[in-house]
Amino acid sequence: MKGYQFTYSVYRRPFRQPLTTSHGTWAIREGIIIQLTDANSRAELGEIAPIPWFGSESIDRAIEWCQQVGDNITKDKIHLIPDDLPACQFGFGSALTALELPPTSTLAPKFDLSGLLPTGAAAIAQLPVLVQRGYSTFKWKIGVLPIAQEEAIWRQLMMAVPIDAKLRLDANGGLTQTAAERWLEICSSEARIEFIEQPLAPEEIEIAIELAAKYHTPIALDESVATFDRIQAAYARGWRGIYVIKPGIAGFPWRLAKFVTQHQLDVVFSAVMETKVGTAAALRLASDLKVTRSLGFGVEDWFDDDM
Ligand SMILES: O=C(O)CCC(=O)c1ccccc1C(=O)O
Ligand SMILES: [Mg+2]
Repeated sequence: MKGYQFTYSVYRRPFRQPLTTSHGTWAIREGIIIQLTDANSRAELGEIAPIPWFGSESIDRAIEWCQQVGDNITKDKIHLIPDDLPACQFGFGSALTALELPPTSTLAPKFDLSGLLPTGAAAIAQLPVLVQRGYSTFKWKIGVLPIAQEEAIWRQLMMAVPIDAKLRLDANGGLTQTAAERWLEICSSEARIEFIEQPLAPEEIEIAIELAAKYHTPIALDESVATFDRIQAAYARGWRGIYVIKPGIAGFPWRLAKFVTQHQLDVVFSAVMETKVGTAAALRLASDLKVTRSLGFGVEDWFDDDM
């Protein structure tokens, strides 16, 4: 069986402003757009957009994988992409899924998006801009500046968050347990805080479970559940709170969909800062899974271009 014709192209896309998290600063998104073409000349795209500091493969390993594929790939070979290449599993998997479905209708379903605010005090000026554009859920990074400074900015931000809107606080694993408890405490009187995301280090799931039981403010795990094996492990360890899922690095879309449905996980979908190609595949999955929480794909003004 000849399978599908395969081509790929590597892209480099600078952020308008680098994305700062407690992991550090990220200036350029590098990824791969792949194309699979079937025997009827139908072509579908897929995107490989790794985040190695989240537990996916590196861009170099993804490029190596694409190089060794050659000009053709079978469905079987796609299903055999190893678990240590989760962004490749998603890219090839979503292109394959698209080829197996009837050609997509052009009417795009309407999604409720969460707008990603710039890190630090710059969020204060950007929040009203996003409110103006119709956003009613926002995400702001914490665990980057000293806590007293962040708390002061947070209080200013809360003055600009509309009463019926929501704010997500994403620590990217950068808080000590003391700081995490401080944030959970100060947020507990604030109904507009949707959740605190990944307060502690990725492996500290048992502590996250304890904190979730102790505080009113919900906790979401992100780095702890970044790849499919970690989602399974967190579930097995007893995590029943919110799962932030970045489909772009969560492996084969069909396997993810099955697990989320089977265990009725409470999920938030989240961007890996991919282009329109990966975004479209992630949103298709969100729509199939009937995800109700705002999708963390409100990131369009993080780039100058319109990819
Ligand atoms: O989830 C969102 O709302 C936006 C995406 C986002 O925050 C993000 C983007 C790239 C890498 C890490 C993260 C993160 O959630 O930690
Ligand atoms: Mg996060």
